Amino acid sequence: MVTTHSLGFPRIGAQRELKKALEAYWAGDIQATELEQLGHDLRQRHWQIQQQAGIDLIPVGDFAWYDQILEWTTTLGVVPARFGQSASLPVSLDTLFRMARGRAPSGTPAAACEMTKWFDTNYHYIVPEITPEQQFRLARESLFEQVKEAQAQGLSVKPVIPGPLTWLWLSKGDAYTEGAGDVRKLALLERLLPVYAQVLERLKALGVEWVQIDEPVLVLDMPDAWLSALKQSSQVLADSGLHILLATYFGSVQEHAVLLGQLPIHGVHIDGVRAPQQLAPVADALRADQILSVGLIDGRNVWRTDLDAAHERLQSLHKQLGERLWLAPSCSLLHVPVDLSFETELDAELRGWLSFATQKLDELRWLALWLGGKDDEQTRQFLAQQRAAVQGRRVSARIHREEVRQRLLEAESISLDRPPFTQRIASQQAKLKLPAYPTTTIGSFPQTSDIRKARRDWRQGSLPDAAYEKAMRAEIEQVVRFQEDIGLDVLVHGEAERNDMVEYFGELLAGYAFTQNGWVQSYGSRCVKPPLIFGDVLRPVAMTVGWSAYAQSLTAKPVKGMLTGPVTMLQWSFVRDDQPRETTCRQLALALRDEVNDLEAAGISVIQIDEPAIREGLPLRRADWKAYLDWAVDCFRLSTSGVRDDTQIHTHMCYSEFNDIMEAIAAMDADVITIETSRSNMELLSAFEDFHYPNDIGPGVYDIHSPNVPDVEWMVGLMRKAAQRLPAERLWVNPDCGLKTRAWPETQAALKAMVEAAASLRQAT
Ligand SMILES: CN1c2c(nc(N)[nH]c2=O)NC[C@@H]1CNc1ccc(C(=O)N[C@@H](CCC(=O)N[C@@H](CCC(=O)N[C@@H](CCC(=O)O)C(=O)O)C(=O)O)C(=O)O)cc1
Ligand SMILES: N[C@@H](CCS)C(=O)O
Ligand SMILES: [Zn+2]
Repeated sequence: MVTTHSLGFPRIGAQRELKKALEAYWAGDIQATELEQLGHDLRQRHWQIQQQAGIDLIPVGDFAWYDQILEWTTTLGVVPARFGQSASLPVSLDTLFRMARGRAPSGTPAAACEMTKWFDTNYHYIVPEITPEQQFRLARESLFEQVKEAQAQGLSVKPVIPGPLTWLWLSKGDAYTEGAGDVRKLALLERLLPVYAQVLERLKALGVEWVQIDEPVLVLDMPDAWLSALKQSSQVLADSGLHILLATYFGSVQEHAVLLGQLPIHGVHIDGVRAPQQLAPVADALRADQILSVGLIDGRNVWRTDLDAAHERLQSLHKQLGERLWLAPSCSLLHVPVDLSFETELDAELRGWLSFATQKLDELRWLALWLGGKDDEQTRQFLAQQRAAVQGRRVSARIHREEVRQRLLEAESISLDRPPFTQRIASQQAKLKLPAYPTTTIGSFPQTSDIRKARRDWRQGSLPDAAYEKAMRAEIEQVVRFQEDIGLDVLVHGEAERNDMVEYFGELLAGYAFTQNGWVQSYGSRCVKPPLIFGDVLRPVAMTVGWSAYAQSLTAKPVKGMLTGPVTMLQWSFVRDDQPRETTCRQLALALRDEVNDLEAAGISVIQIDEPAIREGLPLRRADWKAYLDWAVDCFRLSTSGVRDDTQIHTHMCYSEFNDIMEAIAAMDADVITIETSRSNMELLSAFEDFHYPNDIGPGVYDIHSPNVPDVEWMVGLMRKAAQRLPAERLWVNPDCGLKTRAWPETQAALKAMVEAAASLRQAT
């Protein structure tokens, strides 16, 4: 027999039940008890799905009201002083929500904690804030309550906890100026580890046997001091007497194989999809009393697993390890949709190529049974079906397009260079005549329920095309008039017609498919439905020209055309795994290049190509950065290099630390970059300053994730800070990101205040 387990299951619900309940609670429409009940029901349902799939050890602790790191941060009692948390009381759900969003139904609003990307995924976690004096205490009981809940359902539970090194690595504090790996953070371990010990003791008392300690930081470039700390923390964890499974994912831990075999832990999980080369060396290095859990079912993508290939890879390991070999998905299933059975509109062929969280657990079970020697009719039937689907995809005529291949070849001779920035900005300024500190927004305006309802009715066929178009045009007109009224300089059309900045384009491009219900949590209650790139990408029709040209026809001010860049399209889609990501990205870049050129021809003189995911796509190991950045930058330039000098190219980035990729950002050579900086108090600008970034920059002056309206003086102060770091004549004034998640009242107030801030800055110069 081969033991199976899962590292985590999506918590949002197949129909986004958690999202809906959270938003209803925040809006005051339901009480906390109703929300708690929904959470309870969802957990039960998800455990049941896993149990029915035959998974041996069911994860508990992967549920989170907002984010799993925030759950753990509050469990450790780490609450920044501004939230007024008493050192002796438990941390309440509303305090957790205030940390995440700045406000909750009860408690005083305060600045939300920073949010950033979870490794190289499109999931965002809430950054723990720590100080050198940080105290830790067990401040929430939810993990233990959930273990009891699961046990009451008769399940074999395996609690899942962020490891001490990962939690510390991801945390931030003013004192830790050296970034994530700042070794001074390790001094906190002495106070942190006793709380881990306390948690494990409580779990042991509940009869738990195995605990999964997530240490994905081990796949990063880990300094030695942190590896020594791993020895220290493993000892404390093992002293609990529980079986510790150290879980790693998203990369390789091969270089730590010997160390892993020396630690007093009882097992290691490794990602066999991202880093199959590590299987043998890690297996060889483990002791005879350690298990090896291998993830060969991809937790980051939606294609059906080639079980023949997986089985072949595992056979020798199984011979070597016997029952010490466990199987699991490669990482938590948080990053894939819940259940393919809701996809009733996908054509049968395409649907047959896919596997969502629920189906992945089935794959896991059959793989384990097959490996364990089961050879009955049912197993054979499942494997035959699986084989046919995988093979069918491989040979399908829908994947390759000769015209795309040809175009890629021709694209090799396209120049990626534009004339120098100084020359371009002069011609742009002559045309646009913008004031100092020009104001703009990042693109989207509030996606009201009226807009979403209109789109739903249109999709369901109850709203005709013409009526939908009319409704969207009315929305665009309102957005344009509002921006003119308050005196913004470069306007946008507001992106009302977009369900999402990636999915919208995916729906219009050939080679893409999209789901009805393939929701994946992005942060908190916010979800995305990543489209699927299954074949060569081609742009059959213009995607945005009609909307942008209409907006421009309403005003004499410049309206920015708004596109999602090739790297972000790639990063936020489920991508084909039968060709290099780079090739798919070049196909996307060519489609976008056509759109950029068409926008220019339609009279749009400012075009923004958003690349918020360029940093997220950075490989986790430094050694792999250059190759990625080279093609990522090339793709951006391929999209943009076809325009005239006086057409101004903007780009936008958010949720990222930029220090690491300044050279690449500069090489993208956008005329203007707007970036998220306000939550970090302009800290992120230091990278641009140190690099002497030459082109225009709009550092975001207010956080769009919070409904709190920013103060004029505060924004002026932020811009003054920016002007100390960068030449004032290069600066723009804009929010951190798009406004789609905001409501109109706060949007109006915030943008008016922002325009006022710009006016005050201009007066002072
Ligand atoms: C900028 N960000 C994005 C990321 N990834 C993306 N793929 N897209 C992004 O924009 N990653 C980084 C950040 C993360 N930020 C966000 C911000 C906001 C959202 C978000 O608001 N998501 C929406 C879903 C968006 C969507 O697809 N909307 C559809 C369907 C809407 C819907 O639920 N319709 C209802 C009817 C509604 C009604 O009647 O009121 C229905 O069909 O039942 C649409 O607009 O058509 C969310 O709600 O979570 C995500 C990431
Ligand atoms: N243009 C997009 C960028 C989000 S990162 C928006 O405004 O929503
Ligand atoms: Zn953004």
